Amino acid sequence: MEEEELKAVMREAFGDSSDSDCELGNSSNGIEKSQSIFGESYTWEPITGISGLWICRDFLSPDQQSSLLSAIEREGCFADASHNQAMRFGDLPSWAVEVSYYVRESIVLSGYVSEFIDKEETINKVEEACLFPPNLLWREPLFNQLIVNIYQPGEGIGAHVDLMRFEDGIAVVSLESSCVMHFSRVESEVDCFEETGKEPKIPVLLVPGSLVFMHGEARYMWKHEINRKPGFQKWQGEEIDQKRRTSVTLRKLRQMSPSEMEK
Ligand SMILES: O=C(O)CCC(=O)C(=O)O
Ligand SMILES: [Fe+2]
Repeated sequence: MEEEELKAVMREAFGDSSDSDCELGNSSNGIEKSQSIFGESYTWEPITGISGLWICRDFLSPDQQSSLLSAIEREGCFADASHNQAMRFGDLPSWAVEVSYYVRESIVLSGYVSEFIDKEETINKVEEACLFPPNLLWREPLFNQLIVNIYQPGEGIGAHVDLMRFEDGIAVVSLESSCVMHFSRVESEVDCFEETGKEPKIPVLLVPGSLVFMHGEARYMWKHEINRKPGFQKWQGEEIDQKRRTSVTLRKLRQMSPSEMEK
């Protein structure tokens, strides 16, 4: 698809870039809207060995990261240091709506969406890497649940698969400190009888401003964890210098039937 056509698709989906009243997009907050919608380029990379796991390391510029942190601080949920997690369901704050726009925009502009691929050689290339399913990307709303986690140095999150009450397609924005997130396959019964032992965990470096997107196998068949205890945060042989880390996780709640809700 040509760039002009893409822009038209984006305009149809998001409206004109000047229509939005999202706080993060105000120039007083350091982000020019004209720059944010069509001026950016994003680099999405698939993580080798984990189908459906993608990272965009240049998702937010340093200025955008500061604006996002300020918007989170303005929410006031973390004034008390004992609060390190804030959740929101349903209508997301305007800054989170804007982040959702960026997520969609960055994926659409990457060209890694099956609808937008017309050349055979590109199809082969992205099929190997597992492309973004368009049904996830164009659902409305893209996300309606938000968690902000604040981790002090040494704090992390244990290995888990996100709850089934959330749909497929989960995005995590990293801010402040870099960290290594490890992925390990969900153990199946077959694994218990395997003699080869456990597969090594796959490390992924999350730099500030990066965005991780997981769907399919990465979301359902792999656990993710962040262990920030001494010795576990090594990247290329060097221990990462830990600071406070903030992450923003965006998900969509699954519609549940009345019988499921009773469980
Ligand atoms: O903090 C992160 O980067 C990940 C958070 C997470 O996995 C979750 O909230 O389910
Ligand atoms: Fe998670």
